[in-house]
Amino acid sequence: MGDGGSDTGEDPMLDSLICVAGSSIKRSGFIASHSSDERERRVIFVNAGGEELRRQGHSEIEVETDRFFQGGDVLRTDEEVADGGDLPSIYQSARCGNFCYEFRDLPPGDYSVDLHFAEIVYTNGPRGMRVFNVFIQDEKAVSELDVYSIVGANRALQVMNIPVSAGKDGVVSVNFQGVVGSPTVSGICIKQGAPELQLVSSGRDGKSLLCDNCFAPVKLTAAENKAARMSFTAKYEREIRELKAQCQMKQDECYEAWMSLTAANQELEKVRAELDVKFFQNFTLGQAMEKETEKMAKISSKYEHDRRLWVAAIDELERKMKAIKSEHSQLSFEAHQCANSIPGLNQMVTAVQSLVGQYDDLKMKFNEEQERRKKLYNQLLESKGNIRVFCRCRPLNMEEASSRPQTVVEFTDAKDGDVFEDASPVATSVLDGYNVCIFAYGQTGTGKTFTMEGTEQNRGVNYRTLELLFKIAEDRKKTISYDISVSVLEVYNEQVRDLLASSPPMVVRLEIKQVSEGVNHVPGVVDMKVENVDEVWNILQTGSNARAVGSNNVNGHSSRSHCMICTVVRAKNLVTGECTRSKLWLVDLAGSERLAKTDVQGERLKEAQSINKSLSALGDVISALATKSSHIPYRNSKLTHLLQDSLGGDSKTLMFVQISPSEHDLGETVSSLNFATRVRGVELGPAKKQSDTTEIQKLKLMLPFCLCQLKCKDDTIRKLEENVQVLEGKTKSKEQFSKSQQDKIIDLENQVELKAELCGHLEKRLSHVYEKMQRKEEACYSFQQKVISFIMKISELHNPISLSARSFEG
Ligand SMILES: Nc1ncnc2c1ncn2[C@@H]1O[C@H](COP(=O)(O)OP(=O)(O)OP(=O)(O)O)[C@@H](O)[C@H]1O
Repeated sequence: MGDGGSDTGEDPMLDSLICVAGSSIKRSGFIASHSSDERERRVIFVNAGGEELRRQGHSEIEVETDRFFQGGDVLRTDEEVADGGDLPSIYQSARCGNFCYEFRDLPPGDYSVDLHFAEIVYTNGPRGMRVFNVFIQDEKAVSELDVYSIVGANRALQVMNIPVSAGKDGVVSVNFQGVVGSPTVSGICIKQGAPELQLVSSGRDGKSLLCDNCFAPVKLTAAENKAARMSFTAKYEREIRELKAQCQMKQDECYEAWMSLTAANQELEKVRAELDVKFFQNFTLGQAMEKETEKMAKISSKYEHDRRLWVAAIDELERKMKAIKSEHSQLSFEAHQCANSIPGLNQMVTAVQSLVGQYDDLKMKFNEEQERRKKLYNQLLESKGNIRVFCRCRPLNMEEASSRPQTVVEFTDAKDGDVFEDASPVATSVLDGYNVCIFAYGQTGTGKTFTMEGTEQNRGVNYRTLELLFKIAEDRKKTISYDISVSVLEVYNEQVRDLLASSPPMVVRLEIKQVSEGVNHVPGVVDMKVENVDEVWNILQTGSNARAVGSNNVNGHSSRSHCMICTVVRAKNLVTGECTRSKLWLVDLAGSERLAKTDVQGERLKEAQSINKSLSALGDVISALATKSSHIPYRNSKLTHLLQDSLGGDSKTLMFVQISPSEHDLGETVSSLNFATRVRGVELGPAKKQSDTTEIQKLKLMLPFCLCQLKCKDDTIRKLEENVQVLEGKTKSKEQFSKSQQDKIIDLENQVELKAELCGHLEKRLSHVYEKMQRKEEACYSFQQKVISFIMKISELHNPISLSARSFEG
């Protein structure tokens, strides 16, 4: 919508007289049409800012009071408004400021809106420019309307036939938006039906031109029209050139802006990279600081801990020193007191010392006497022979007795006394440190097991011997301490088995190893320490139950192995400190019998052969001992090998030769007695005490170590004193170190602060750069928009269809 302009110049008139299609401008007041059509079309006419108006003679014009508005102020004047038309008084009031109109309950359909404006400037209106937009149903209908510039002060203006449609809600809204200042409205007229759109028509006579929309007369000659058109074209060409130049300029500006944006981006990248580096440095610094802090904390805590320890140690030492000093002074005081209070103290001390001497003397004599007793006892045994042989004859068994056989054995000095009575002195020699071997030999079924094991009611040599050992050990416990341990072995088919092993004896096969000259040992054998005779009985029972037994036609429960109980006695003389380690072997040999007599085969034959072989080896050893042979064949059987250190040489041996009284067994009895005779003929040398040198050896070995330890302790004490001094020095140096570390941490903290500050600066700088960039981008964008709008404008101007939609006024 343009202004009316003046009639004097061509260009201003031609430039401005362009009406928007569908609406028109009328620079005068309201002239009522007398056609009934116009009356029918009108729906509402509002006197904006004023009262209801009726005019005589124009009853069809009913101008309602101002009641459809929202917001705004009222302007009013009594001055006459020029070109007021039929209703000049509607131009004497106006609504101005920020306001809108809303018409309701209209039947749905097309309408056209007329807006009446009057510039009441001279009288009452606000001064200054007022340019505003008009929106109908929220769509811009009139753009930047400046009423004053079109009609001047105190004159009326109509904007007519603005098309609008009312929907089902029957609402038509009219809004005003001030561009400069605020709008003023004097009246609003709503008419039914869409406005008739008419294109501009030019007069055929070339004298006049009428705008069908705004009805403004345009009077131009053909030449003027042509000149106007040419001028108009020239003007637009000029404008296009200017626009092109502007476009070029904007492009240059855009390019420059783009270049500067790129530079800014590069700078930004640099700053970012720098910031990253700073961040990384900061992070590394932070980590280093954390580490240093951790280290420092550790050092501090260690230092604190050490310091506390040393303070406590020094306190403790001081306390002890004080206590020792006070004890020392107390003792000195007491000593002086004692010395003063007892005049005969020295005599008493001398007497006590002499008593102690006497006691030591007596103790020595007692030991000597004990030794002498042992020697005499031993000599007594030796006088009886270190190999002693006892013959025992069993009674006739029931079978023999029933068949009435003759008893072929007569005993001249026979006595039914206890067998153990004579055997016991030999057995108990083991407690004095002598190796002893007691074995039962004889034909099968002659009572070897009966002699050695016995029964629960009639205990055998094994149990009784050990019972006696514990009794004697108990009697001697004030002077000698004993450790007694028992192992039970059997030699079966020339294999050594452990009868106390938890696994079956068949599984574990033992070997005999030589420990030293003539002393053997069975590695891996169970060696059970026993404290009392009950434990002994349990062990003996366990061994007996595990023993290999079989049946032959002589003995229904014949022992098919040699059962060997080895009792090791470790003694320590508590007075002299002398230690001994001695062995007592209690052996129940397997029965000797002639193979033809026993009539055995297969496994039993093999057993019998093994038994005979080992008994024969025992015989050979006995013979070699009897003839004082230089070589004693102990190793010919497992039995003799095991008994090596307790059979012959410096040991004591006792043999029970078991015989049968039966005539049937005469041959065997003679054979057994011959063997016994051979054994009886063996002369053994004097028995030798078995010293246990293990402890001495150990002590000897330990002596240099102890001396060394003593020396070390002296050195340690000296070193500790030195250490105290060194530690004090260290403590000082640690304090200094800790101080330097603290300084370092403060330095680091300062550095971190500086870095943080630097980071802050950099961030600020970065945000500035961002802002700058944004501004440049916005400028660039607005340049682009402008360029685009220019180009659009140019292209619209060149478009003939678009041109045909324009109208000229003037
Ligand atoms: N002095 C004795 N008084 C009573 N009975 C005895 C005596 N000696 C042995 N007997 C009995 O003789 C039988 C055989 O004895 P034992 O089993 O001890 O003989 P052994 O020599 O060990 O036989 P083997 O060599 O076959 O093992 C047993 O029943 C046992 O009770």
